[in-house]
Amino acid sequence: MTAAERVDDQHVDDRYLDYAGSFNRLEDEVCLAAPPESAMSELTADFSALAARVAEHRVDYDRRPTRYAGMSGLPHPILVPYEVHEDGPTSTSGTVEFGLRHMGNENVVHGGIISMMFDDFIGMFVSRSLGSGSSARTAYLNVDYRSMTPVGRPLSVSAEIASVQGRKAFVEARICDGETLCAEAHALFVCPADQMWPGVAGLGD
Ligand SMILES: CCCCCCCCCCCCCCCC(=O)SCCNC(=O)CCNC(=O)[C@H](O)C(C)(C)COP(=O)(O)OP(=O)(O)OC[C@H]1O[C@@H](n2cnc3c(N)ncnc32)[C@H](O)[C@@H]1OP(=O)(O)O
Repeated sequence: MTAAERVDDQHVDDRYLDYAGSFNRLEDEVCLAAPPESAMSELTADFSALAARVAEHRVDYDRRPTRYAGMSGLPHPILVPYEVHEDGPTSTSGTVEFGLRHMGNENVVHGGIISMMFDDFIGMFVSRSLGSGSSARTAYLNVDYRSMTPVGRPLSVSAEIASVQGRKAFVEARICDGETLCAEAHALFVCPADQMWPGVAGLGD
């Protein structure tokens, strides 16, 4: 199941994905380019004009496609797109491809971006798995960086719920490049006190 198939929302359609994807392309190119002074002035004016045009379409929080797209791994200005291939009650797996805009050192992903990817991927998985509509909050997210994570090629990403104790869900996740472990995360997500996980059989305490 792709992320696009999971989104059943009027605010995210193919045209929106093209729009956000083309913005990602612009971000990649900005990260790679060193325009000469003359071109830079022109591009600055173009970017300002573009921002003003987009600003004409501002909407309230609930109607913003970025809210739904980002939370589902789809193209988003900041978050990292991914696809979920297997999605069960206690585990999930898929692929993620970091773009050139996510680069820290040459051709490898910035560590903070990896943490952000884990937060988004795990948070959505926990919310899907343990409570429809409940928003899982990250209490802690510990990331161990085991080897450099490459940009520009598909990597595997997976997570599983290790245990659920009341409002607490302990989750483990990893990103691998083939057989190579790039990074792993140990996280605690907490369900807000005024909600309760609907729960998963066999996982609760
Ligand atoms: C199609 C689209 C649909 C969308 C549909 C919506 C879905 C929605 C998707 C969400 C996708 C989000 C993806 C990113 C997720 C974020 O990024 S969330 C943003 C980042 N996180 C935050 O801002 C959280 C800020 N912190 C807090 O709000 C509060 O501290 C917390 C974490 C909710 C906990 O506060 P609390 O509810 O008052 O709970 P509290 O009593 O303090 O602690 C509860 C238990 O957790 C333990 N605990 C709490 N914090 C810690 C800690 N840091 N370390 C260890 N233990 C801790 C406590 O010791 C306690 O344990 P017990 O005594 O019960 O054994």
